[in-house]
Amino acid sequence: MEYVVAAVILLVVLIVGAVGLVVPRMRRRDLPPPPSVPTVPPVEEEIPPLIEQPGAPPAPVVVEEPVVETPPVVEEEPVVEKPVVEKPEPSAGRLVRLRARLARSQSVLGRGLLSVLSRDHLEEEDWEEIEESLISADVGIEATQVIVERLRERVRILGTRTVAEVREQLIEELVEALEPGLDRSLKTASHEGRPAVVLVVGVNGAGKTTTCGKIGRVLIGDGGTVLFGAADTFRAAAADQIQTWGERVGAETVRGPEGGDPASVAFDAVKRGIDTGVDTVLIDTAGRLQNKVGLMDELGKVKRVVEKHGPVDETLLVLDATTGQNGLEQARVFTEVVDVTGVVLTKLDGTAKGGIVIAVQRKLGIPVKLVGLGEGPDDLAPFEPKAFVEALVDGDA
Ligand SMILES: Nc1nc2c(ncn2[C@@H]2O[C@H](COP(=O)(O)OP(=O)(O)OP(=O)(O)O)[C@@H](O)[C@H]2O)c(=O)[nH]1
Repeated sequence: MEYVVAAVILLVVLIVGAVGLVVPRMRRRDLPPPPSVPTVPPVEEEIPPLIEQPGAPPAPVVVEEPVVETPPVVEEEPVVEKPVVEKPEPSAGRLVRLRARLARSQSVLGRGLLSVLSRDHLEEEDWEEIEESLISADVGIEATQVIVERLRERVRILGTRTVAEVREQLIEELVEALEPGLDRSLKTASHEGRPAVVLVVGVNGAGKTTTCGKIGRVLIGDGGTVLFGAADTFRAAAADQIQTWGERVGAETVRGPEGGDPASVAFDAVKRGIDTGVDTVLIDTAGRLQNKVGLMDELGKVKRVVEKHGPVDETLLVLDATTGQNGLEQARVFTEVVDVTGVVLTKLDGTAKGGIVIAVQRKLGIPVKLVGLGEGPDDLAPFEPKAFVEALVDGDA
């Protein structure tokens, strides 16, 4: 019996041992193959030949990776705002461009006169009507009589007239009354090492300071350089005003303390103009003067002091066209005090009395050199008699 038990145990041990050997082998056969480790083929570097051989296989295309450049860090500069300097338009042809501004005078002097003159028969009352039109347009009695007399003579001699002929005759007579031969050029060119000096005078409110600024723009627009002298020290705002005009066109302004000596400002302005080499020094003076003696004292002193640097080249009298014949009386005082070389007639856009140009020249014996036709910075035009009269007679045609 003991032998039987021993034999059974031995048999069991043998069976377990045999099973232990066979099962792992079978399991190994069921498993998926282990992942293969990729093998990197050796890289054969192809170096393209520098010079391609004819018939040789094409060199492999080498695609270059784009080089991404990182932008350099730029440090931002603080933005300093520079004032915008304007370049005014040249003055040539301005009167023609601004002709529509004469609309109020056009209806009286242009359309009014032409309609009477082109009637079939001109009777005495027609001529009276023509006279009235001219006088109400501020041409002045004397000039009106001359113009009417000459027109009557022409009509008498020529007899029949067409509207075109009448228009032509009217234009010729009005131009003649404006003395087209007068020298209207502005003396603003510099001399050897010294700028031209222009004094701007006139009663306050005539548009003196504004005109001074506008003249500066005319000169700069025509290619010159300018310096302003703010010698109207009575009104602080006048100096600010002229300085603003200057800043807009990049021109310097010399100014003094409020209520200071105008002559000293004028002197300093010319000196500064000599030092900086500008072409023209424009001096705005005060008009707020109570009587002729005061005016004479002040303007006389300004002129004397400025002339220590050299003679004044141009003295422009600014007149408000809307003040008509009254303005003319005030203007006369200035002509007695200083040697006025030219008239600037302002605000012609605001009056129906464009004929004042004729009266001013006749009464003062001084040429109108510039006319103001609006409040805009470039609404100042060199005066041309023919273009002016044509604008009046033909309107905005
Ligand atoms: N419509 C019109 N207005 C003008 C013209 N010229 C000047 N003015 C206006 O007239 C006003 C007076 O001008 P200013 O230049 O201040 O006069 P001013 O003579 O210098 O006066 P004071 O400095 O007080 O002596 C302003 O409002 C101008 O804009 C012009 O041709 N036409």
